[in-house]
Amino acid sequence: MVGLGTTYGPPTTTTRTTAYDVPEGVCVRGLYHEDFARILTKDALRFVALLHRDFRNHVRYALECRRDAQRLYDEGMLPRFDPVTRYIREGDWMCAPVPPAVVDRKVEITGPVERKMIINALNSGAKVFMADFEDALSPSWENLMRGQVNLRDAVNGTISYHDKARNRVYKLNDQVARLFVRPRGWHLPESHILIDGEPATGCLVDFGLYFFHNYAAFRRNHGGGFGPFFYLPKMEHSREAKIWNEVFDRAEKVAGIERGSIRATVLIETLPAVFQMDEILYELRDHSVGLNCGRWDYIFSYVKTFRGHPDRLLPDRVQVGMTQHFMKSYSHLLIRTCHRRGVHAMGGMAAQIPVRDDPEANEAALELVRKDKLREVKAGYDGTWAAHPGLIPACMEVFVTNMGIAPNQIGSAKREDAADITEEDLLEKPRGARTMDGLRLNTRVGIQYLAAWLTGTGSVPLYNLMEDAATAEISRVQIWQWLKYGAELNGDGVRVKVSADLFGRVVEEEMARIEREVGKDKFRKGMYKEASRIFAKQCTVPRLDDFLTLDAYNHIVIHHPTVSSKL
Ligand SMILES: CC(=O)SCCNC(=O)CCNC(=O)[C@H](O)C(C)(C)COP(=O)(O)OP(=O)(O)OC[C@H]1O[C@@H](n2cnc3c(N)ncnc32)[C@H](O)[C@@H]1OP(=O)(O)O
Ligand SMILES: O=CC(=O)O
Ligand SMILES: [Mg+2]
Repeated sequence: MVGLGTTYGPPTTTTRTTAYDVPEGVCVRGLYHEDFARILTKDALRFVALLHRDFRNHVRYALECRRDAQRLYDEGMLPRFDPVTRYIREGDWMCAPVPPAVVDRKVEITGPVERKMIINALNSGAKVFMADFEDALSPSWENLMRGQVNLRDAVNGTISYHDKARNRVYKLNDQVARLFVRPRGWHLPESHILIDGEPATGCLVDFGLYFFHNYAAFRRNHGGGFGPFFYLPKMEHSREAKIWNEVFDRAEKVAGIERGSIRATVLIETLPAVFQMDEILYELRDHSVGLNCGRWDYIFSYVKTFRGHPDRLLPDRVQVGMTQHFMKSYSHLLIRTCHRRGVHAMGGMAAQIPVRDDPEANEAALELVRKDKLREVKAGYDGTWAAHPGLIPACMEVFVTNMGIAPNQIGSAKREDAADITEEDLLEKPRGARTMDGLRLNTRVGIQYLAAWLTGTGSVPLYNLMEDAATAEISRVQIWQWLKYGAELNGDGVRVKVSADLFGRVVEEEMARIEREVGKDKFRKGMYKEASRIFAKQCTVPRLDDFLTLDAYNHIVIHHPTVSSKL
């Protein structure tokens, strides 16, 4: 058996270019720390470089295809099912059987790869914990590397945390949730690691380092011989799933483990991907454990895909829920697609979180979460997401009450009725009103989220809701869309067109409100002014930026001086 700790491929000559011991052609420009050096070993970096070199052209091509497709949508074309792959949609194939370790996924908690949160999440009573390098994490070098250290310790069962302020030590319980890891999307570079002079592909760094250090212990201690397990975000087409499948094949081969050991759940969270669900499962059929309904990015993607369609303006963000026809259709078709192929259909995240010090508001939030989960379990989902440990008992109760002792509904909720869902259903225009309050809330939330992200926090509580990169994206693109097309705000009795002048005034007033709310001291020390500049620019550019985090990433890259490598 070839172990990952051994050298593979052609022999290389070492060039010591940084304090990290790197293989040929690799340069690490992130801060040196001895803990990080135990992750960024020469063999681990060689594995990441192998993946990057093998797949960089595939990734480039896939991203170019995204741009080509967007050009067509900008010209008026609508996303649709691909006639060429009809044979896949109509074929009788199945995904590989679900590994026993993850047949029951009734409630999954998610959270950034922060040390204390990892322990809390694993101990939370949820069936699964999705450790997030994506929507919930600001991808600073330190967050990413500490995240890798934390996950290695979690998989080894040695993770602990001492909260000095409370003098409390956190350790793992005997029973813990199954660990899934969500790497970044294909579009994000990792600028602190250069491979042959170019930034490494962010998700291959996340995947590669985690897989390299953990595959053996994970399979032994957690996966019952399978694993590691992943969540894959923000894909737009099955060709992107094909790349992941090949990455998994490559990793399994290098590690000398059976094909199909690695398993992944794909988030269907872009509008183009809803027309590719069968195709995505088909590409990953030997590595799949289902699809997840990533509702927040999906709403963001609806706006982005239709950025050239003034007839498809969104109402206020709070009105775009799962009961809108296009959301309901997507959600039901996802269940049918997964169950037809023998895998889990996973529900999404309700935005409510527990409200401290206000029992009435807390009960109201819990009730909204229960309602959302009830809708999901009755629709046929096999499990759902929770953003906070305090929500798990309520979510679990709804799923257990409605599913009984069955671990999932794969065989019992076929949803054949959803076979009739059409392209028109999936694209139906959202209904609702646009209001000045909606514009103000988007502005306030977008700026505060970005201020947190720039200072290293990727998920925050704002106005008693969870905000992360996906929800903040909705705020950004909605303002952009309303400004671009001079949308009329008329839902609160005031008829006013959104213009640059109006938005400028709103930004000023909402900044003053943020300062009042957070206090002068926090406001001065935080990055609210930078965030407001970046956010306002992104909302007013003539051509919509693809991702909020792509532009903002440049503000958190910190290169450390090194002797440049001989490439
Ligand atoms: C659209 C999507 O992609 S959704 C998936 C990505 N988003 C996420 O994963 C969000 C995850 N959730 C969170 O980050 C947090 O719950 C927030 C930011 C929403 C709220 O955070 P806070 O207000 O700080 O939480 P709060 O103060 O109530 O936390 C109480 C305790 O619960 C813990 N906790 C809160 N959320 C989580 C979580 N998701 N996982 C593990 N522990 C958690 C805290 O660590 C804290 O522990 P302690 O009492 O031992 O100190
Ligand atoms: O990642 C989940 C989403 O809703 O976006
Ligand atoms: Mg998402």
